[in-house]
Amino acid sequence: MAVPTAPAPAPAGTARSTAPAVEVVDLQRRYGDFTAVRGISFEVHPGEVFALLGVNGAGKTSALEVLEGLADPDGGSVRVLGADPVAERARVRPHLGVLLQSSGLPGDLTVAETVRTWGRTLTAPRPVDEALDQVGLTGRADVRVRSLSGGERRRLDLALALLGRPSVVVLDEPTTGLDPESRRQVWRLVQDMVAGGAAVVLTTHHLEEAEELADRVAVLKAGQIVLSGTQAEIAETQPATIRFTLDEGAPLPPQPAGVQVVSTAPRVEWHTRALQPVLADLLGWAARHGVVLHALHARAASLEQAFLAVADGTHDAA
Ligand SMILES: Nc1ncnc2c1ncn2[C@@H]1O[C@H](COP(=O)(O)OP(=O)(O)OP(=O)(O)O)[C@@H](O)[C@H]1O
Repeated sequence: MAVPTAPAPAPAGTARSTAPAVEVVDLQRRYGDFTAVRGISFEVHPGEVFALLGVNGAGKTSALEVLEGLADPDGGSVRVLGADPVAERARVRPHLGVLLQSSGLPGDLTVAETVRTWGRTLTAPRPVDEALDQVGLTGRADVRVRSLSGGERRRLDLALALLGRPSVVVLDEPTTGLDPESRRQVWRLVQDMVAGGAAVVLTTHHLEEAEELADRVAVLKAGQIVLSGTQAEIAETQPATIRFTLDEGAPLPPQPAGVQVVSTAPRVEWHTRALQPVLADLLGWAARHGVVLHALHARAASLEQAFLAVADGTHDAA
């Protein structure tokens, strides 16, 4: 099971051997009497993507706002590059790239003017051409922001977030509203940033996005981290699936111990926490009895399965 509230020890020779770029300890966030974030802790290291997942209202944005320096914590602490993002904003801000869930850019400016204006607030901005090329907006440089499509506007938001070549990047649902090609373009951008040593904190409702990008994942529920770890660790919290279809009249394989039978012949589905030995026994049995297992499918649990189990409250019992 992977439900750590403290980070796992650093494997030698990986990004973990460096100081954390983001350090969140027992963070709490309250709105009046309501506690939206209830004591969460995590670290993100340079060269790493950390995905904070959770259903609507789980507390992701409330937590990120503290990292972004937009709100003080009501308990616990947050350090970005070793500094307090609110009290030491001037120190943190030049190195921080932030993509908010929604932005309010003036509609009258063109895309290029918007980037140029934003760049004036930064010490070492990328050239406008490079920034637009990075997000595929070169051909839209002279278009007014109000005329952009939703996806184009999102890509402009991203260009602004990355304009100062930040070493810590906070992305709140970066690809919402993007088409599949633009989404992949953003993924490549994130991967390039991380290869260059940036630390990325990401929220997303697209689990395939987290699967593609995240080195480590935490799943928030009602303001608490209920599951965290690498994708492999998270997948291991759920049983693997074996599926196959039998010919009519074929013998049914013996049911191995610990297997949960989800459906029986002709289309058999088993869930198991011992995928390899159960599969090996099944294949051995089929060979000995000359039985063909049609459409044989065997796979470890996905991040989505684990996420859904958390969402419906069954992950502890699984
Ligand atoms: N300004 C606020 N005042 C009162 N309650 C708030 C405020 N902002 C957020 N909340 C509440 O705090 C909880 C967490 O909200 P938050 O926006 O952090 O969740 P989220 O995980 O980011 O959700 P989503 O996936 O929908 O963006 C929700 O119940 C929300 O209604």
